[in-house]
Amino acid sequence: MLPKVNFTDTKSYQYLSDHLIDISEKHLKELFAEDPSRFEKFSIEFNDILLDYSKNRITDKTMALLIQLANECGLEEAINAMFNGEAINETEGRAVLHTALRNQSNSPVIVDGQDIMPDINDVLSKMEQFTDSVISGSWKGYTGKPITDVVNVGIGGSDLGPVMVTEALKAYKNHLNLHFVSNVDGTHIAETLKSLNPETTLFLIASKTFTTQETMANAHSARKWFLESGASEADVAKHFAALSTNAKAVAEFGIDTNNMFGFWDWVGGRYSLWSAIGTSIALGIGFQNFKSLLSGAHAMDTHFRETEFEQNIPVILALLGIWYNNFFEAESHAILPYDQYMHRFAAYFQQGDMESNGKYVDRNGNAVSYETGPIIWGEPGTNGQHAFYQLIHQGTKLIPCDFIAPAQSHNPIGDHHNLLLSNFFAQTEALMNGKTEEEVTAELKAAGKSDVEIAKLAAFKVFLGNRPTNSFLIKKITPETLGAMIAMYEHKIFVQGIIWNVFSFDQWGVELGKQLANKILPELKDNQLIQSHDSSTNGLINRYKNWRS
Ligand SMILES: O=P(O)(O)OC[C@H]1O[C@H](O)[C@@H](O)[C@@H](O)[C@@H]1O
Repeated sequence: MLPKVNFTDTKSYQYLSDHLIDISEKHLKELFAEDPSRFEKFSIEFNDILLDYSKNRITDKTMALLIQLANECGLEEAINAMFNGEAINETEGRAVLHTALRNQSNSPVIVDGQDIMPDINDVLSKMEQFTDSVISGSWKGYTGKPITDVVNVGIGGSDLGPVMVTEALKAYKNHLNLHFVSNVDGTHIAETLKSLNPETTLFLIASKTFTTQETMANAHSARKWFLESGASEADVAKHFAALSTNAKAVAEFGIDTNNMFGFWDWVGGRYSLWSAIGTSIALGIGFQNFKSLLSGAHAMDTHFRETEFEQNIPVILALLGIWYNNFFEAESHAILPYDQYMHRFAAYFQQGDMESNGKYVDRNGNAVSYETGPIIWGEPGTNGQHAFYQLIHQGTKLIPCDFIAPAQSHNPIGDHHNLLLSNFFAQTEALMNGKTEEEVTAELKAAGKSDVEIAKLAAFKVFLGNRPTNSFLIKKITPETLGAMIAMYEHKIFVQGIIWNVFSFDQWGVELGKQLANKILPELKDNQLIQSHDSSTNGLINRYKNWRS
């Protein structure tokens, strides 16, 4: 069982509220001037990842109070409860053990009195055999040709993780072409199938429940396309595999359960890339690289589990997020990778974070009186700089940002990487320091502007600065470092959920829309006038019926 503390009732919350007044009066520039050791003090190096969190609106006192907050909320107890397999997903009565999937130490993890490691290892070795045979070409399609294209059909957690990782690790990719179909919009599958040859295409139907409407619709369309190409039912086994917890539904769909890679209800969808859902990753970059991804995540798990909070990266990130979310009233958090390969990283953690902590009911079943999960968003630098950074620099909203960049590029072309990294360093410096009116005036003067022009322009060119950022400098984006970064954000989300006293591992909020869509679907079958909803919904449905044919 998790602790159920209302964090606004703690002593540290009160102290932090008082302390906020002192910090609000200080500019980050002043904090740096007052303490020359800020970088040494507020940075942590872990396995080729350097986190610099010194450009945050914090002092030693802030960090001490935030850590006190974590202690008062029972964080240590909660971490142990998760790793020990307690049913901390209380509303679904399940343990939360994605950490066991990457438990490279192989030490026993007990659920309901049973060690789950042997089952995990069995699936991993089945995945290894399968992916090796597809990659080597010994797995043949129904006309005897090796597989050239793999289509992962899945949505949400059964799509976003594999997409993000295979993009982030594209430098490690083999000859197999990977495709991802998620949207129920027929365009997605239609456009994907256009370039494919059924004789050399393998479909992975990825769905934890194997009931998700979008995935089932796409899977049926894929099978129809396959059979219409001249293949027979018996050939399906060579071209369709399932990644799921639901063997019965897999068999009903017509996929040979020998071609099923299983996982368990204690793996949440948005935490499932480490499970059989990662089969497309293992196919695209090879099983050994997939294992390295697991190892990197496992190293971060060990760090999270064993390191004192003062040096614990996920804990520190979570507490900083709470500082801005609940004390500075920041509404969102930007993730900004300076790495083109990581272009889906923010989108991935939109689900990871917003589906986990987008909750207004606390673990006691009461509506909260404080803010919970932030809006997560972001795009890679430097593209974002030319799109939305204006608002981060000069808008009215406080947006804490995570900047992420590799020191070594996989594509060291000319001067590109220095150009990229100069922007990475410059942005956090600019966000912190800003530019004063005096600096602006001096600059305009030097550019030969008249006093009248300067008076007219100066205000628009002032940057207040004092905008907080974290910087992650990663030696290189490898399967290990990427695995560690993903696990790091997962644990950050966990810590925040503990402090906000919400259940981070259920997702009831996605149900209502699904239910209503199922109710509306039969109403779309014919052209009868619909009057069963409100006037807006009726009006829209009726106009659709009128226009569609
Ligand atoms: O893998 P499945 O079962 O198809 O679910 C896909 C997605 O469905 C819902 O949107 C949520 O439950 C997500 O967490 C999940 O990832």
